[in-house]
Amino acid sequence: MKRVGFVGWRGMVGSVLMQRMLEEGDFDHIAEPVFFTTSQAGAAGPNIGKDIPALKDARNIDDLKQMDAIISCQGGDYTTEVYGKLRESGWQGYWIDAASTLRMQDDSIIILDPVNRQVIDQGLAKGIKTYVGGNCTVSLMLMGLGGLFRENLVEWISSMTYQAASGAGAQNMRELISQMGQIEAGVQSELADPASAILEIDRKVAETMRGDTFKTDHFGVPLAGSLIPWIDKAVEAGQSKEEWKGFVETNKILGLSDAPIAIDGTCVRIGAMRCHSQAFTIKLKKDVPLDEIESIIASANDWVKVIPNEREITMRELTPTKVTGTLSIPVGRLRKMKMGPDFLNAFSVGDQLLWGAAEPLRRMLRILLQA
Ligand SMILES: NC(=O)C1=CN([C@@H]2O[C@H](COP(=O)(O)OP(=O)(O)OC[C@H]3O[C@@H](n4cnc5c(N)ncnc54)[C@H](OP(=O)(O)O)[C@@H]3O)[C@@H](O)[C@H]2O)C=CC1
Ligand SMILES: N[C@@H](CC(=O)OP(=O)(O)O)C(=O)O
Repeated sequence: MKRVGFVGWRGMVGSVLMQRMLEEGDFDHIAEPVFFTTSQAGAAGPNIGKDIPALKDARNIDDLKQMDAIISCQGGDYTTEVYGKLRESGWQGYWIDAASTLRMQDDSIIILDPVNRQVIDQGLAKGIKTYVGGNCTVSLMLMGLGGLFRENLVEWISSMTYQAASGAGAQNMRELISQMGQIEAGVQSELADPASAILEIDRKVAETMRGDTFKTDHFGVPLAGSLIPWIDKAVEAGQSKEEWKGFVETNKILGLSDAPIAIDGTCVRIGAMRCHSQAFTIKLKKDVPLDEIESIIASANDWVKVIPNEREITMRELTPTKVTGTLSIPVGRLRKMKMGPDFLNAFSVGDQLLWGAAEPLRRMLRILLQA
């Protein structure tokens, strides 16, 4: 592997990827990194500590064809526009993608190597050339609960999500902060007066949020001070597409599509910045003691961390505030439920731009570079 092309490197996911690649010294292993753009061809590329050519046109198939591998964080529209043409041109290189477009194709592998390295290795051995990062919620669930799947303990899972604004894009993150600011600005004088009536503050906040000038261009409705219990478009049987991905992608990642594990729940957007949280009801195949369950979960990978089911540590450690910008995957609230000893409650948090998007791509590239 000599030439690696980067598309979408200056977007939100791409920037996180670049940051992680620099931290891990990945560019030391790439002889010729080449940066592409859909809008700034000819401009200077990013500073990666070595000389690189000027930005190339990300729609130029002849230039893309020169790459041994291409890693794209540009988005699904770009993949739809370019991938087919590139393959039809006879290109045999590796395509690594953050977008969902190619995930469910038969000739692609969904990558999450701490969980499915075996599936990835089998794919490489079979000559598969397309490797796609999973949906953020799915990848974060599997990073947290991978041990239970590894031990074949899961009969089914209901997952209720609390998904951050970043999953909807950079503009949505900005809008969330603007909404928070508008809410505070509307009651500044009342907040400064300790004697003001809380119900009057509450009334004014609701008035601001329902008002015509409340900024909702990107979410369509208020998120700050509220939530949105629907993510992505509708699919069949009343599910949202985000909920549908939980079932199909998890089973594809685990190589279980022929005998799938049922996974379903409600996906909800909340006012966190870039960490998705999830509350799980897990039906185990058998009654396993809680201390064994904790060891199984904690042993699955280097990033998952069991948080004792106690109030103080849970409030400190099991939150988006604690986890944001890190690779840590805390799993807590572990307890048997009233429904019976084979019903497990769990809660997890993870950064959806790291393990949820950029990190599996970075690690796949590293696997290829080391092959
Ligand atoms: N956001 C998320 O949580 C997740 C996203 N993904 C996938 O990754 C794709 C990209 O998402 P995301 O990174 O959020 O997209 P962004 O909108 O942040 O970036 C996408 C592209 O927009 C162009 N762009 C235009 N203006 C700017 C600007 N001011 N700053 C930076 N880039 C700019 C860049 O392309 P150019 O240089 O060519 O102009 C950039 O590569 C998604 O479509 C999705 O498929 C996957 C998992 C999670
Ligand atoms: N849909 C996710 C983010 C995302 O980009 O997912 P996907 O990679 O499956 O399209 C969210 O809104 O939180």
